[in-house]
Amino acid sequence: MTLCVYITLFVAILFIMLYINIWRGKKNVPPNWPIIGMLPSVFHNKSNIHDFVTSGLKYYGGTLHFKGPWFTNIANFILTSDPVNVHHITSKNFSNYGKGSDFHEIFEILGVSIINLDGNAWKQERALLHSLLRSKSFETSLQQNIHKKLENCLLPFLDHHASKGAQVLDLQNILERFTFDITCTFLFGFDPNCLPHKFNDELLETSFVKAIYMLEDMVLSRHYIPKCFWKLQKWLQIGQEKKNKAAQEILHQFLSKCIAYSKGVDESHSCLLKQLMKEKKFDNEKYIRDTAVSLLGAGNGTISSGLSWFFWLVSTHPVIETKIIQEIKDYCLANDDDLMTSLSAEKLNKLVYLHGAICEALRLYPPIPFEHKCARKSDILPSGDYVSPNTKLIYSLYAMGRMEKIWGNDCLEFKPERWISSRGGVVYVPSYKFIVFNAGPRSCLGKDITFVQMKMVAAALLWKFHIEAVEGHTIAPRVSMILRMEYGFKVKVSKRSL
Ligand code: HEM
Repeated sequence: MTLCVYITLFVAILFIMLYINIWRGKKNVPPNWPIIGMLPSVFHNKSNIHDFVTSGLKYYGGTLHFKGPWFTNIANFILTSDPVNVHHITSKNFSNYGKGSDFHEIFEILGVSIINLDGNAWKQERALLHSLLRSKSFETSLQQNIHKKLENCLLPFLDHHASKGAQVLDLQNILERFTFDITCTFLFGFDPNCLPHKFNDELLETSFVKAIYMLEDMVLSRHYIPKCFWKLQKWLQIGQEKKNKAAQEILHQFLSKCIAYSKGVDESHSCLLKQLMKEKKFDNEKYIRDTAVSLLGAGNGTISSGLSWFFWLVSTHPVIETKIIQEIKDYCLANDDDLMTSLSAEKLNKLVYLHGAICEALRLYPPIPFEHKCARKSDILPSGDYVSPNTKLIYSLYAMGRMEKIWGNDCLEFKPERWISSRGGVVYVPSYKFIVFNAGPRSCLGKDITFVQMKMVAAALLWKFHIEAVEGHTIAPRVSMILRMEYGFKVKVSKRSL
């Protein structure tokens, strides 16, 4: 009799849980199952994970306690999009939130480079990279390289295709090649010519670029696959982890060649890695290679992703496109007709509307869609949530760009005007709200050079060409560490008549 009661009770509880979970599932709230926690809904919504997380965070008022499979490293973590929490984690209680040991394992490809460091080692590395990346000479030589690559490769390449009529191009792929060449040039003093000077209609496949995508996918999947599982795969060299090893080898082979080249670069063309070796007064192969991976990751995929979303948004908002062109005409072409000679830093600073449009693209499609931290000691977040020692915290940059509480009811609209003050200047938004470049002491060191690069490419391309998104082509974010477009960005390019 008692056994019968227990069984009935157990079945009743199961049904109630099933009912609650189905009801929560309908509301886009992750159901929490016994033993496996919320993991099934992550797999079920994998293809639109960022939107799924955004609706879950909205439902819970900005902070959500994620329950993963019991007894794994992802059994419990906190997800947040609340800017007050983010301000606390990134700045006010910065010393309590490091990267943590899981981060180092997940991002093992970054080795001993800045993104993987904590404490004093990070502080020293940051000071050194800060002095190099923010120096005037670096900025000037970067601008010269972008200028050269635009004039010699990107513009002629698009011109060639535009003159052939309605050819379909993958603009995302072209921009990735462009930013990859630029980043290699400033890192190694070497242009791998992924977007070549002399081109046929077909662009050559580049195995090292493919390897980078694979490694980015790996980093994301290690966030939601329990560590014991992917470690076993790695040890047995099977499945995804086997492919990752092959990708890592391809990337390292490419980098070894680049590093060898950069060592031979003469003083007058000094590149960032050579300067770094000089400052460090050592030639540690692993440190140099890991730093190269970090800076290549930081400076390449992020900018091409930002530019791809920017061009897609502009191509689908013709009024905004017209306003950008008008602004270029008003502020960059006062005395001569050649835009390229006018793209100086001072002139670019005057393009406030373009700046707003770029900020909007980055807000809606942040190239790095989430950040991962780990608490050292217990703490209470401003939202009132308790954080126990070693708890992982993830703040979603993607969700933060789409919160009504931060951006207002029109938060999903692409609206450059949002960034322009009544006096015509750029509106200041604190970095813990406009979180794209992270906030606090660990904010991005490449923010300024990103805006310079994005503005130069955006102005040069929009001035010369009309970019039309191919009708019917699906645009969707790729589930990876960098928010690229899953199916590329298919466009038709025609010469603009002004
Ligand atoms: C659209 C372009 C970019 C975006 C959205 C972006 C975003 C970010 C974010 C979110 C972080 C924090 C990462 C973390 O702590 O885990 C970061 C850090 C960093 N970024 Fe960027 N970044 C961009 C471009 C660049 C460029 C062009 C460079 C220079 C080559 C660069 C260099 C760095 C470095 C060195 C750090 C590490 C800072 C530290 O840990 O103290 N970034 N970036």
